[in-house]
Amino acid sequence: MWSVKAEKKGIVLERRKGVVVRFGSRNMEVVDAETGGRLICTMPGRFRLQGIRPIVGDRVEYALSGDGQGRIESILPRKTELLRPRISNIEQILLVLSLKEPAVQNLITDRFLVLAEYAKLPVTIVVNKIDLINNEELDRFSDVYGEHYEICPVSSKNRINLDRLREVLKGKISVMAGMSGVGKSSLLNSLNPGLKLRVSEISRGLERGRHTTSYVELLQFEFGGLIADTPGFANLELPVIAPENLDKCFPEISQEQGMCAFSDCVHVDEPGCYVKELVEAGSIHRSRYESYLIMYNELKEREQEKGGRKYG
Ligand SMILES: Nc1nc2c(ncn2[C@@H]2O[C@H](COP(=O)(O)OP(=O)(O)OP(=O)(O)O)[C@@H](O)[C@H]2O)c(=O)[nH]1
Ligand SMILES: [Zn+2]
Repeated sequence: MWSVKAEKKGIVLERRKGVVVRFGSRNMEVVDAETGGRLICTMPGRFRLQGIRPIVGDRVEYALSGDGQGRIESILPRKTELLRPRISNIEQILLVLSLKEPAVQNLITDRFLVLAEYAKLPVTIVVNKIDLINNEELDRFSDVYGEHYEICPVSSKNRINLDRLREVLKGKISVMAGMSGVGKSSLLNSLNPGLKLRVSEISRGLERGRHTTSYVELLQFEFGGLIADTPGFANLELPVIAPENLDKCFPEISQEQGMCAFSDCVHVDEPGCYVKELVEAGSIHRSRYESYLIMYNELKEREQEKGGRKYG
């Protein structure tokens, strides 16, 4: 068959598709879209000339040669692009939090959610450490967030509900977000023991780009699916949102669009504000509205600092 000759010459055997999962200084590692196998790929010289720079998460077409290596031929259009970490084609955010040790802070949760909404990424809220809480505590949390976000209660320690979380992750490219200490690393390890270890063993031959400051890689779950090894939104600073557009990042407010007396109502102190009525009636949760006001004021102040220059 082809093997001896082709292996020697690196003859192209097949054109295939895959996802870039990490970079070395001169090459990159790609997971094949069909088989899930990993291989090292090089980049054609013309990419540099053409200013084409692949990033982690890119879906690529590559040519597989007889020596088991690949050569990237093209990068498929990016569906999404996250800046920190720099990663493309993320399909969802897992917002990991705990209700105890540490106790969740509503404002921080709401900031994460605004960042995810702004990035137009679906969110699953993973409530970890449910071994530490009772049903009522979980219900109280679900009452605030359950209508607009999928909630997946788990215990990484006691291995509760991990299969459901695996279903959420399966076949997708995900990134985790969440405060320090909520159990993100523990969770990755419970979902797929040895995840990080195995990955670095497999690709020891791949030289790390030593001078890259923000190094990110996608870890591959055995059950299928990729996840960034670096939490997303580590920096909770709000993006450049025009204050009057903040309501679009709160699903319970944006779904009432057009219901307020003034069409440009920002739901702060206008008369006839339907959103405020819903807050009074208890159908929009007060803590969510309070977070909205805090972030609104923050954005407003920032806008004024910029000399009233409008953006967004
Ligand atoms: N009781 C309980 N403790 C847990 C659970 N999951 C994780 N922990 C503990 O919570 C602490 C923090 O866990 P980590 O996995 O390091 O949290 P992290 O989110 O990765 O933290 P950073 O690396 O700082 O971002 C550790 O002491 C874990 O043992 C759980 O389900 N139940
Ligand atoms: Zn209003």
